[in-house]
Amino acid sequence: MSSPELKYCGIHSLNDLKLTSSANATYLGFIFAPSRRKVDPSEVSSWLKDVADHSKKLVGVFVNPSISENEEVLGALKLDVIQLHGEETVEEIKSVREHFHIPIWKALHHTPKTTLLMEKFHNVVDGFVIDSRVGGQRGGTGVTFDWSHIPVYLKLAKKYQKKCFIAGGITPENVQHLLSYEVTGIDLSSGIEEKNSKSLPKIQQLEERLMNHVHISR
Ligand SMILES: O=C(O)c1ccccc1NCC(=O)[C@H](O)[C@H](O)COP(=O)(O)O
Repeated sequence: MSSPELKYCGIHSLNDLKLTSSANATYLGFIFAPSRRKVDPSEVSSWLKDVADHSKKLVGVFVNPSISENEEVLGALKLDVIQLHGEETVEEIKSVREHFHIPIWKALHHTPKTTLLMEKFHNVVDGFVIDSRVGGQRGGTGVTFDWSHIPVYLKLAKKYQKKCFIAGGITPENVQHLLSYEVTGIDLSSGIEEKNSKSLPKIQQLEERLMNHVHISR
């Protein structure tokens, strides 16, 4: 089994960026939507100048953005991926694709309709993030969904040759259980935080568990 791709999301300070830049995630996510983790693109751009390692891929997380909102962020920051975490339509996603020509991931909340939505969006996106929704909170909830549905999501993503990240409430404590589903991507935010900031001990604990799992299963 190969190691899943890793995304650390909700980076919202220079210190968060320093900790996650020197860790093992491929992707770092920034929230440009209402959230306690919301960041300003020009501030992120200035933090990036302060970190030694610029090799991470940057993901911008948006909720129902207008093209001008996307433009404002992409004008200040070179993003590698746009993650759409709201109720964007197929037409809106197509329009974002046509404007920006970078990969688009659609976040879908785990509900009885998620697989139908994967069918609906697969032609216009490059990947899916399957996440939990708690009340009005669209992401960063720290709450897991029922993981017994993961195999169905992975199968569908594989059929359409799309990336598939599992998100929502993943922690160093439960990641080994998650790995038993042979997930292809892991996206987490709250699980590597302490007092609302990214935590080095939690990142280290998570990555040790990921490494041990890959080692054991060879
Ligand atoms: O993280 C947020 O605050 C957020 C707010 C609005 C939309 C999306 C948001 N996060 C998106 C992510 O990709 C998170 O990593 C994902 O929801 C998992 O979060 P967590 O349950 O805290 O690990």
